[in-house]
Amino acid sequence: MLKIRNASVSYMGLKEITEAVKDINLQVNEGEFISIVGPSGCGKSTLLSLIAGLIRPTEGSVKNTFNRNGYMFQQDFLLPWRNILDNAVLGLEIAQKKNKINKKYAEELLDSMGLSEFKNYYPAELSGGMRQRVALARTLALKPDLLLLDEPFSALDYQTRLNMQQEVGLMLRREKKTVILVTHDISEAIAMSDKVIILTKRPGRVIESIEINLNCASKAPMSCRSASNFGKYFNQIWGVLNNA
Ligand SMILES: Nc1ncnc2c1ncn2[C@@H]1O[C@H](COP(=O)(O)OP(=O)(O)OP(=O)(O)O)[C@@H](O)[C@H]1O
Repeated sequence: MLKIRNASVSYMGLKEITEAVKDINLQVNEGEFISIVGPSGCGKSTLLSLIAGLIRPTEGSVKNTFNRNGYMFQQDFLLPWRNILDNAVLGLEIAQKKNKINKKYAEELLDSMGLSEFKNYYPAELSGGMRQRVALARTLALKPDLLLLDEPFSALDYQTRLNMQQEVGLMLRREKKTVILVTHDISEAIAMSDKVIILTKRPGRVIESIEINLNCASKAPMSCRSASNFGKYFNQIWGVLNNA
């Protein structure tokens, strides 16, 4: 479980102090899919770094009892000189966990993402969406308990982005992962999450936390976009964001 209590982060510059986030209270339970939305520069990435333990709060506390955290970013950071399989096992290598079983699991992840035929290809030979899937396989190969996704689809074209939301959303639900997704895209947040957290402009504070219960039998992000109450959530979040 993750529990953040009254946490604030300030960056000490040479000339000034930048208050990035302020008085954040947040709890994330196992298996939950949370999205964080907010205006540009409001401290979303700072909040993820705080959760991952990469930075400490200036005030307040962060208790993260998830064993392993996995990160995925807007850029895929694949190494161009390594083929796809070697990229997918890179995290395992760095963590000194590359063995036969774990390597096989990484291969299975690539298979499940439709990349079976591309294991010997190099990143430059793949499309943006395929590269992001490799980056996700590299992250999931480490079997993280908590996944921190920092705008992972924002560099993709719109159609690829929708496809990735669907594929990644379904996979993470299947694997029952706990996920915190940072995004600028309100529709993406609604289609993928159990809860949407809205931050104010900098210093980011939690202005609203909205439980999403779409009238949608499946948890598939694409079909959930046509749920009868999707528009209601969109307008609600849009309204809060515009006053944030
Ligand atoms: N290492 C740092 N040192 C100083 N200031 C920083 C540092 N990292 C972030 N900031 C500042 O903190 C504020 C919040 O930045 P952050 O990247 O967390 O916001 P964000 O919401 O993720 O931004 P965006 O929506 O543009 O991706 C910004 O004003 C930024 O300039």
